[in-house]
Amino acid sequence: MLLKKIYTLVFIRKESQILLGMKKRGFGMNKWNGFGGKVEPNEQIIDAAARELKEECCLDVKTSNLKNIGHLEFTFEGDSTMMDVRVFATDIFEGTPSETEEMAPKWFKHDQIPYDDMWLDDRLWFPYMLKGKLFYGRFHYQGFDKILNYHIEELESMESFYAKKK
Ligand SMILES: CNc1ncnc2c1ncn2[C@@H]1O[C@H](COP(=O)(O)OP(=O)(O)OP(=O)(O)O)[C@@H](O)[C@H]1O
Repeated sequence: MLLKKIYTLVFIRKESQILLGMKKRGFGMNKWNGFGGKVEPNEQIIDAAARELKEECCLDVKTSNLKNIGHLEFTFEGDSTMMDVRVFATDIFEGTPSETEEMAPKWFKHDQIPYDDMWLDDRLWFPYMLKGKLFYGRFHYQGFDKILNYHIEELESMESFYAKKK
């Protein structure tokens, strides 16, 4: 039986740029990624998304401006936990990205995404996000540097995806 743990992942967009953060500690250390983390007990997923964004790069977003654009599932060989990641994006935010103890933020142009210093799965699903498509992806890893198998698909709507999932 897989134990599911819910995570958030938030991308801030500005014109043709996207904000990524260099993770300074913990899971995914030394990789660029969006901002996010675990959803706390009794916390709404969307509230966790806004909280983690604020904690990790000091930006404020209204939850009503966060759009759910994708769903990712990660499993790791020999580990019975599935990471269930809700991906959000917005171009409406307040503040200036600032470095925190967890993340160092930086804007990237769409054709300069630093895939070599990111999770291997990112280069497979970022193109959907950058084109403004909704997506579902699942990835089974061996260790952290090898994907044994994966599946990605474009979605029509997140609502119908979650309705079918139930
Ligand atoms: C395996 N391939 C992956 N590809 C892309 N993104 C991935 C990922 N695996 C995890 N992620 C994201 O990485 C963050 C980890 O969060 P993580 O630091 O563990 O959470 P949180 O801040 O709550 O932790 P602590 O407070 O340090 O315990 C979180 O956004 C999650 O969605």
